[in-house]
Amino acid sequence: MQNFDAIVIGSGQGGNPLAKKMEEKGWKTALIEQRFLGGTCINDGCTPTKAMIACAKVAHTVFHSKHWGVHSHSMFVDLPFIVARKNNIVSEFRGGTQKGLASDKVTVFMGTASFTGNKTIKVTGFKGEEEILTAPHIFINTGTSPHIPSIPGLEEVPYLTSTTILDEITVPKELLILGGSYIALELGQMYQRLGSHVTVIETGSQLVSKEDTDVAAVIKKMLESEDMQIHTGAQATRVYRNGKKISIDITAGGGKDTLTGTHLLVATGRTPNTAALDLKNTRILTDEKGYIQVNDQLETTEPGIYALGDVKGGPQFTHISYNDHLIIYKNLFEKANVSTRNRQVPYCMFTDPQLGRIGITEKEALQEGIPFKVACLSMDKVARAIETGQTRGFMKALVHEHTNAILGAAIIGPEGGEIMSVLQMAMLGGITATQIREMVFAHPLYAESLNNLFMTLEKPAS
Ligand SMILES: Cc1cc2nc3c(=O)[nH]c(=O)nc-3n(C[C@H](O)[C@H](O)[C@H](O)COP(=O)(O)OP(=O)(O)OC[C@H]3O[C@@H](n4cnc5c(N)ncnc54)[C@H](O)[C@@H]3O)c2cc1C
Ligand SMILES: NC(=O)c1ccc[n+]([C@@H]2O[C@H](COP(=O)([O-])OP(=O)(O)OC[C@H]3O[C@@H](n4cnc5c(N)ncnc54)[C@H](O)[C@@H]3O)[C@@H](O)[C@H]2O)c1
Repeated sequence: MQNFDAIVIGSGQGGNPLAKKMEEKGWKTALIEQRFLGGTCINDGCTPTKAMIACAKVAHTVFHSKHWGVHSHSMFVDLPFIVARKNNIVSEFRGGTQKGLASDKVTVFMGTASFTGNKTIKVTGFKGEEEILTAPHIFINTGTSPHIPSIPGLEEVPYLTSTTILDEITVPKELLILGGSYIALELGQMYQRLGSHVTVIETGSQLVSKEDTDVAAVIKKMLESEDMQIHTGAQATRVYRNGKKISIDITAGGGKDTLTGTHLLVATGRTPNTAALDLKNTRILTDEKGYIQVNDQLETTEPGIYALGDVKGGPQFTHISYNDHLIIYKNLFEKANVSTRNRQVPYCMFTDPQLGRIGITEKEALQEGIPFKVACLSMDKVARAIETGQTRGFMKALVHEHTNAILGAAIIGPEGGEIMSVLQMAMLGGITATQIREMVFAHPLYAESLNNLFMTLEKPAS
C-alpha cells in the first residue's frame, strides 16, 4: 500500500492542474490515468476536432473562392495529411501535459482506478499488475464516454463515435449522424466540407435543443445551405446493413422513411465514466445516469472525496472542468468559500459560423418570469461581416426590461465566440446595454456592431 496526501483519478482538464498545484503546495500527490494523459479535451475532444475543423474551413473557402474573386482550378482534400496534422497537435499537447506533471513531481500511475474502500484505491495496470493506494483526499475527474442509445440493430453495424471517426483516413462518402447537437453539427459540417454527403437525424423537435427556436432555425438553415440533410423530430427505429451500406428506418412527422449511407456516426450524448470505479465500495452516491452527486463546493457524499469535470453532471465543457479545480483548490488551500453557484457558463459551438452563448435564453427568461426585451441584429447588417463576406447568422441579446442589464446572448456569426466573450465580460462587470450602445469600439470590428445591436432596443433594424 502506498500512502499519498491526495489522489487524482483521471487526467482531465481539472485533474491535471489540481494535481500539479497540490504537489507544489507540498501534498504528495498521485494521478491515475487509464488511457492518455490530457483526457478527452486533448485526445478526443476539443483539440483534435478544432484542428480538423480548421482544415475543413480552408477547404470550404477554397471551394467557394470565386465569391471573393479568386479562382482556384484544382483542389483536393488530403485527409491522411489532415489526420496526421491533427495527430501531431494532439501529441504536442499530450506531451506538454506529461512534462508539466513530471516537472511538478506528481506520481503518475497508468492504469484503471477502482475503489476498494472509502479511501483506498486499486490501480490495475495495462498488464494486469495491481497497486493499492490510499489518501485522505481523493479527486475524481474521470470524464465521460460516448453514449450509445439502444436502437434495434445498432450493435450489429460498424458505427463510429466522435473518438473513432477522427482516425478515418478516407472521407466517408455518405455519413449518417445520429444526434443533432454540438458533436453532430461540428463534425457533420466538417465532413460535409471535406467531401461527405451528411445526413443528421435528431430526435428532438429542433437542433441544439437547449437553444431558442430562432437560434436553432438559423443554424439548420445555414447547414442546409451547405447541402447537409437534416431530419429533426425523427426517431430511429431500426439500424441494419444494406449491402455494403448502413440503413436506418426512421419515423418523423407521422411518416416513415429509410435513410442509407456508407458510414454511421453516433453522437447522441455522453455517459459518465463511473462504472469501473466500483463506487459501491464507498459512500459516494450517483444519480440515475451514473453521474456523481456533489454539493456546490464539489464534495461528494463521502467527506474528503470530490468530483470535478464532466463526471459530476451539469455543463460538459473544458473550461468548466478547469474552473472546478479552482473552486476545490481555493477552498482547500486558500480558505476561500467559493462554489459553483451563479458561475458563468459560456460556450461556443465551433460550426462555421460559430454559435457563442452566454447567460439565459429567451425560453429560460420566460420560464423564470424575468421581464426582458430582446436586441437582435442580422449579420448582414454588420459592416465587418459584409466586408469579409461572412454575413450568415445574427446577434441576439436579452436585456432586463427595467435595469438594462444584459441577461444572456447568442451570437451566430464569424468569431461568434469572441464577440460573446465581450458580452460575458460586460455581464460580469455589470456594464449595461445602454453603456455598450455608446461605447467606443475600434472600427471595423465585429464587436463594434454591439453598438448597433443595442440600438435595436429603441429602433429595430430594418
Ligand atoms: C468531440 C468532442 C468535442 C468537444 N469539444 C469541446 C470544445 O470545443 N470546447 C469545450 O469546452 N468542450 C468540448 N468538449 C467537452 C470536453 O472535452 C470535456 O468537457 C472536457 O474534456 C472535460 O473533461 P473532464 O475534465 O471531465 O475529463 P476528461 O477530459 O474526460 O478526462 C477524464 C480522464 O479520466 C480517465 N479515466 C476514466 N476512468 C478512469 C479510471 N477508472 N481510472 C483511471 N482513469 C480513468 C479517462 O481515460 C480520461 O483520460 C468536447 C468533447 C468531445 C467528445
Ligand atoms: N464546442 C463545444 O463546446 C463542444 C463540442 C462538442 C461537444 N461538447 C460537449 O460534449 C457533450 C456531448 O455532446 P453531444 O453533441 O454528443 O451531446 P448532447 O447531449 O449535447 O446532444 C445529444 C443529442 O442527441 C440527441 N439524441 C439522443 N438520442 C438520440 C437518438 N437515439 N437518435 C437521434 N438523436 C438522439 C439528443 O436529442 C441531443 O440533441 C456536450 O454536453 C457538450 O458540452 C462541447
